[in-house]
Amino acid sequence: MHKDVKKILISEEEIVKRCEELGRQITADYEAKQEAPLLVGLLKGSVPFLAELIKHIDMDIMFDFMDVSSYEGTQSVGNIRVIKDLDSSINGVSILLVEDIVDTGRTLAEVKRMLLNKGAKEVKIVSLLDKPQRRVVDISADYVGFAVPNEFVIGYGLDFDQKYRNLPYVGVLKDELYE
Ligand SMILES: O=P(O)(O)OC[C@H]1O[C@H](OP(=O)(O)OP(=O)(O)O)[C@H](O)[C@@H]1O
Ligand code: HPA
Ligand SMILES: [Mg+2]
Repeated sequence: MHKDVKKILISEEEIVKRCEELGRQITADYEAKQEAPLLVGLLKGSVPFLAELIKHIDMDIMFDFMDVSSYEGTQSVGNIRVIKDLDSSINGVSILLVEDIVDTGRTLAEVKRMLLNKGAKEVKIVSLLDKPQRRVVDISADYVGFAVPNEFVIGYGLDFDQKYRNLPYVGVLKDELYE
């Protein structure tokens, strides 16, 4: 275990097993709708989860990435700025947004609204983690890997100060490093 980690919450084995289950469920749901989703990963946190999840979706999907950042300072909280947009038009496209965590819900609520404004036919959400105690915006993921307690988690894409994204598990950062 990394020296800065207080405890491991979810092991790599558990994550892979859950990705298999989510992949099966997503495949079945979209097969029933007779359409394949465009997976949209939000940089950078979603990358490890997206990479594992797509191995277990048994249909011809495509994926793309967006990078957004929250406005700070004078801008109202909840607005976001697009740093990297999608490569092609999403008019009429069914999107499955891929995230590492739903925390306050602000990021996903804004991105979902933005994609629907651009003409997406439907926007569903799959998130590796859900931290429901922190929610300030009324939004929930359609597919969730694991619920986590109200603690700062790192690993499997999740960072603190851009570090720890490459840990193969989800853990809790030691308090003295976070405060
Ligand atoms: O529900 P919220 O309170 O909006 O928080 C969740 C978002 O915050 C983190 O991203 P961050 O903006 O830190 O970018 P990153 O993915 O590059 O780490 C995380 O990856 C989610 O995208
Ligand atoms: O618990 C977290 N860890 C890392 N990044 C995050 N972004 C929102 N919540 C978290
Ligand atoms: Mg982050």
